[in-house]
Amino acid sequence: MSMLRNDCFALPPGVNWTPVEEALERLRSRLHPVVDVQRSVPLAEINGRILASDVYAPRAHPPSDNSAVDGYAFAGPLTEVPSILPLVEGRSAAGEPYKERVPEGYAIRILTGAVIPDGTDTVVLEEDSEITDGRLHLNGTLKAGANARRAGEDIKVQDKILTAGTRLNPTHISVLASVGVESVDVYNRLRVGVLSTGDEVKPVGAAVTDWQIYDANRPMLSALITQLGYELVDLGHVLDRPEEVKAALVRGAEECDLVLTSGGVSAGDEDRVSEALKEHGEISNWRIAIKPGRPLALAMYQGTPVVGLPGNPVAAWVCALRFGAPAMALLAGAEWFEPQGYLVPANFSKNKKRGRSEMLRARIREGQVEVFGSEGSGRVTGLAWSEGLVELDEAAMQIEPGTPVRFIPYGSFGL
Ligand SMILES: Nc1nc2c(c(=O)[nH]1)N[C@H]1C(S)=C(S)[C@@H](COP(=O)(O)OP(=O)(O)OC[C@H]3O[C@@H](n4cnc5c(N)ncnc54)[C@H](O)[C@@H]3O)O[C@H]1N2
Ligand code: MOO
Repeated sequence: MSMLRNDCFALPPGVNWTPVEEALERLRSRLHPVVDVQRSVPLAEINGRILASDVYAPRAHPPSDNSAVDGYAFAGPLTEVPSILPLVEGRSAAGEPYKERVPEGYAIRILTGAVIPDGTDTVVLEEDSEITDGRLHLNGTLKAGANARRAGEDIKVQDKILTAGTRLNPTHISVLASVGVESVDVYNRLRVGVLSTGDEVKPVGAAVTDWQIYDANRPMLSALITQLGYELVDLGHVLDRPEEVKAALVRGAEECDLVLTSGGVSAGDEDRVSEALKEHGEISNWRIAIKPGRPLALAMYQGTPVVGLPGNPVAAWVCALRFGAPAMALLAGAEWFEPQGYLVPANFSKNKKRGRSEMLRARIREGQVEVFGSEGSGRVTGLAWSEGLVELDEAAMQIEPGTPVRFIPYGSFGL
């Protein structure tokens, strides 16, 4: 495990308006894995974890030539039609191979998954053949090797089957199990702290008056962290008081690999998060050319990176996905990722100005992208309605129904 530099988020002098691509590139070049490796973790415990070492196959897959179908095996090719082959006694079944050699010109009963017996290499489907008087009648030609799966055709011994940095899912676990790998090295889970700030904010369940709002961000971000496979450290909610914000950040720096805060990062009088970060850490207030989510604070606080997300829930969500998710992946030992998007025709019109990227809450219906009716950054209903985001780049754009736009499903962010 190695430390991040204290000034790793500093902007070059004079820079105050950062394009999205540049902000992402800066995160990418300045972050690296900060978690330790856990050796030999059994398959039952690795789903969602990040692989720390490349894995090589100790065995081939499949381990021997075997049949892909139920039918009859013989030495191919079969060029003469019709043809008749006598059958040997016995059969080759999965788990019960035929041990002897099949004589030239003979066929043998074989079942799916069974080892192809010596003396044969080709299998005819049961449905394409007929048995009369104990002999196999064939009416079609077959290439040598038809319906047979070759030993090692999928994986050869010592092939690299998985690369360090892969976030393991059930499909990877199937590959490991297929070649008999019992355990692998994974990174410890990244510990991510989530902190809400704001005098108007109250945790769900608390008594509220008209001027107070429930804390929507902390439960949302907490769920995001666990769904991404990280360990959640709930840092609670604090008022806009310097000593409260400081105490929470100190705890965050002690217990977490990264802290996500929400609120208190714009330019207002009560923006205590920026203030606390400035006083006791190295902060860089990034004004990113993105809507929503313009104010984003990135700081190193007593050696721990802090991402100060904007308070508006939509902006907090968009920034947590667009900047937070790849940054967390990198810190956690995974590869940096650029969320994959798809060009899909729009079913809406929009006149977008030049100079800022926009991320709209979106979903696909009947092959077209629709966007939520309001772009308001406090409209949480639009978050729940959406299934992904449309990303419009900084260039100006006139979007009409049918214009291809880039739709990024939430799955592309690792959800
Ligand atoms: N003069 C400027 N004012 C603002 C700017 C700016 O650049 N200059 N940026 C605007 C943008 S864009 C956003 S986004 C917000 C971000 O401000 P903060 O991060 O300081 O957030 P707050 O002011 O604390 O809160 C904004 C908004 O979100 C609500 N909020 C906060 N926390 C939560 C929570 N946990 N759950 C639900 N809602 C929350 C809060 O009540 C406010 O309504 O600044 C703009 N202003
Ligand atoms: O980040 Mo603000 O939510 O762009 O409006």
